[in-house]
Amino acid sequence: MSPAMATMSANSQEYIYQKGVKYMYDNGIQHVPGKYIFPASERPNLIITDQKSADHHHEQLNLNLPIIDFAELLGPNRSQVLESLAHACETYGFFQIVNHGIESEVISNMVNGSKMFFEMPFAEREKYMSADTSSPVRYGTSFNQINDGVFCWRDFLKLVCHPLPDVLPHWPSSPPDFRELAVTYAKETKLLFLMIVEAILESLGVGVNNSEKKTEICDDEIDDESILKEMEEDGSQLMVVNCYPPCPEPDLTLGMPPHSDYGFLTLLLQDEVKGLQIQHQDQWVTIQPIPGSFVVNVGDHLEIFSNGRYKSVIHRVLVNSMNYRISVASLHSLPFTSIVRPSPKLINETNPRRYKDTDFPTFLEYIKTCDSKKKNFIESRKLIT
Ligand SMILES: O=C(O)CCC(=O)C(=O)O
Ligand SMILES: [Fe+2]
Repeated sequence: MSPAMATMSANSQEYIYQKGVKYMYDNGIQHVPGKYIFPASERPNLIITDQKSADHHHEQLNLNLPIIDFAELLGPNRSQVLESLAHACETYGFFQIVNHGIESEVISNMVNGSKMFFEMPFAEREKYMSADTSSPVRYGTSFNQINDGVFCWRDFLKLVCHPLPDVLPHWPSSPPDFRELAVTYAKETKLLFLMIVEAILESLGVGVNNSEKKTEICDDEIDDESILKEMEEDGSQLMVVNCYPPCPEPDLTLGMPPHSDYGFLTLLLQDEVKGLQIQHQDQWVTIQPIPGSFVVNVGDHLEIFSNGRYKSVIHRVLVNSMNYRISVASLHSLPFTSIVRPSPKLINETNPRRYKDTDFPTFLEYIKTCDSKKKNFIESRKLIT
């Protein structure tokens, strides 16, 4: 343990955790501070296989998520791939996408650039700390270090990506090439997102290629054909770089507590270190990383838009004592000013409207008043449970 850590008083402990988990790890912390200890019922179920080395292994139920081959989606087998896509969104709320066309260099640059950002001295990272949740750049620890009762073992860098010309000057200027590589990554994931949405709309039977299924819609109802255009021109995009350093007692805490993602879809890049778990058939299952792929998940907005057909599934992150883990989540949705509601084409006598309208201000109000990010937001929009 470093002398700095050894001489910490109870008060300075409080201060040190505000600097985040990377800082504590760099200073050789040996025990998880009380602030990070989750109530017993919420802790992960880890088996300690070797007490001496305290090598903790996740009690693993590994899940091979449905794999969507993007090249296939664009080829003659599109209709079969669309069926697999629909099945994945209905059953798991998640899938992995391979052959997506984003060059491996763009991906490795983003992962390495993110690692370098978190490797910078705390004083450099601290410049981006902000209590303002709408700031174009925000560095911090846990979710909301002002409100969170229990902290999670995660530091983050949030980058608002829209409108790019306005937000870009606020993004970190070091490491020197960070802005450039993050912009490239943001633009490429946005294009991929739009192509996935097009396929998702088609799989729901409401896309531009489903015009024969068109029904008459009222003026105030969402126009499914324009949703893609709205997302293309003015859609919201937020990138969250998550950093999970090794944790001395991973069985006491979580990298991220159970939550669903706000937004339409999240494209998640995880490195080769396991940690992401999703709730499937009432169990926590670990997603096996596939190098170079994206994990894509249905967010609350798509669950609402699909009138409950596609599921915004709860997920969480486990940490471990050995490996440093980095993930980059790119969260996309409708423009910030849009109202999200079920597609009128997915409402009928046998399948009535299941969700209330929602918008960003309602969500922001909701997160301000709750301690941690839980599934409850989507629950609060339900008309039928
Ligand atoms: O780090 C991960 O694997 C998941 C991150 C996540 O769920 C999020 O950023 O919303
Ligand atoms: Fe998430």
